Amino acid sequence: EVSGAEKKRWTLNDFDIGKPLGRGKFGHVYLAREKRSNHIVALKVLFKSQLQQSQVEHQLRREVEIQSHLRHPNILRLYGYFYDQKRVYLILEYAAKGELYKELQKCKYFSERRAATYVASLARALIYCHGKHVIHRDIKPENLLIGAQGELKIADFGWSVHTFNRRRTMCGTLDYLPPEMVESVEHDASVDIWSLGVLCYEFLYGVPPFEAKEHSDTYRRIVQVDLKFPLKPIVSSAAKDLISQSINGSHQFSIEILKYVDNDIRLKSMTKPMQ
Ligand SMILES: COCCOc1ccc2cc1OCC(=O)N(C)CCCNCc1c[nH]c3ncnc(c13)N2
Repeated sequence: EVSGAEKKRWTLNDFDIGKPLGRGKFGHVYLAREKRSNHIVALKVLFKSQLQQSQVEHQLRREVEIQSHLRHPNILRLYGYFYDQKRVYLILEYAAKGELYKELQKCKYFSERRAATYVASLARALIYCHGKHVIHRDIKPENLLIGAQGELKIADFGWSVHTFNRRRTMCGTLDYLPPEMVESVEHDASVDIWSLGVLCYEFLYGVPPFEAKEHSDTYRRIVQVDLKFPLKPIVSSAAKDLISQSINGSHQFSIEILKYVDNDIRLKSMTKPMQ
């Protein structure tokens, strides 16, 4: 267990480096094993030159500060970090089943049960974060990973902030941002609630709700909250209500989700024995 080791100064020699797990904007992620404990971790390597070029060092420092203090089963653990001449290394929990968006691409869209399970996990993680005055602001499939038991893990808190020092910075893709973000006015934890509704829609339909060819069209659809439900695949009215409530800014959203999930699972269990 590497958790008690925050005080310890890690170096690259403490790890055996394994296969690459993928490439992000600022660096690669590798499978790695801490030699003394044999603990398997993910090691994210970021190049200082690229961080300086994009002036994101302060953002990374905030990310490390925030994520290292969060302890939740649906939030990827950040055990510690170290750096050398050229690179910064993040020591992270390993999510054995990889990136959720690859899973979504593979099966086009998720069943209601699977979508409900993921969205409920996200809601619990967000309730936990908001309880600590942390908003993520960048909840999208690329930032979601799947653990060995199929559980969802939020990674990449690059855009998270403590709500008392809100920033008017713009994030990555517009698809998941609510009106107040695309208009870059002050915002609060409800941005994550909006993104949760957008994600729930994408889990069930395989595309985000305001997708459009041009950025300007996506922008307009978000600001006008131009929410339409396709006829296919068939989605329950409970799920559509949940999505509309989240996107129309109901703060009851997380409680709605947990009710929806519980009665969805109860319904299913009444119709057929649990497999
Ligand atoms: C500033 O950075 C903050 C931390 O961001 C990340 C932490 C951990 C990550 C990915 C992170 O950011 C996104 C990113 O780099 N990619 C999209 C490329 C690699 C995809 N990972 C694939 C992967 C598979 N099993 C994993 N177990 C743990 N972490 C993983 C992965 N990736």
